[in-house]
Amino acid sequence: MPAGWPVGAGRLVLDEAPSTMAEAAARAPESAAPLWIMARRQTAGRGRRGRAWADPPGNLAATLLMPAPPPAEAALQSFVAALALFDACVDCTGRAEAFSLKWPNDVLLHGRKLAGILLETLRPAHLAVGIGVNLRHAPEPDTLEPGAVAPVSLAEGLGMDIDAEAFLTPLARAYDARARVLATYGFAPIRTAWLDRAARRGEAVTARTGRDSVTGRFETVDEAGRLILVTPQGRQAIAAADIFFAEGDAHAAGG
Ligand SMILES: O=C(O)CCCC[C@@H]1SC[C@@H]2NC(=O)N[C@@H]21
Repeated sequence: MPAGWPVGAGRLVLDEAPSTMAEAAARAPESAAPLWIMARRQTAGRGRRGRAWADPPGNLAATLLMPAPPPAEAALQSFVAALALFDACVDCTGRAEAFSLKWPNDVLLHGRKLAGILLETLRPAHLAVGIGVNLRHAPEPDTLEPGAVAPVSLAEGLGMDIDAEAFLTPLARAYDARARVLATYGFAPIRTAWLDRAARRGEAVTARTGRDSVTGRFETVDEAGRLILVTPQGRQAIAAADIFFAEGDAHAAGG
């Protein structure tokens, strides 16, 4: 059973930071309890796999710094974060049907990328869960990797203007609730909830890991959080990769 989850994380809101991930790393030695660090503006935001993350004013940039769970549970926080983000989006917009999840932890709005999550282990004993949400602005498509899911902002996709600090409140609440489920019942209910919100289940997707790529039918996510693809060579379990959809597709939320 995973370790317990403390009630209520602290909150720190900065006007500007290079990156809330760097801010979390600097504050980790003196942080014994979970702490949300939000920056109204990041000047050097970073995404997964060393990519830059553009963060113009009005978007959410926040990192949850927490004492590190055991290694096997750290990766599962990625699903907790994705579900919490989904919950916060629904809480703020009332539009559950508009959102879906893309493995491992992107949130899609009408099939386009609204939000991303970056997990970093901070040695010796912390985990940083960074969350970026395109509330007001989406990056220009030509700044993205070829084949990446097209970006969208909440303002563009739903015509809603949600303040970043106002978004952080339901996000922190939802994270607490989902983390408590993981701590109490393990990964099974988190996995089920994640799969219920998954985009493109049953469809062909391509998983790229560095220079390798595997295309197969997205069957499920296993009990360790790995993506299961059915390929002509058989089932393959993928622990870490970027996922690409068939070109030109932008599906709404799917089951
Ligand atoms: O590549 C991704 O999809 C993950 C993006 C994560 C961006 C967030 S914004 C808050 C935190 N600070 C960073 O520098 N990155 C994460």
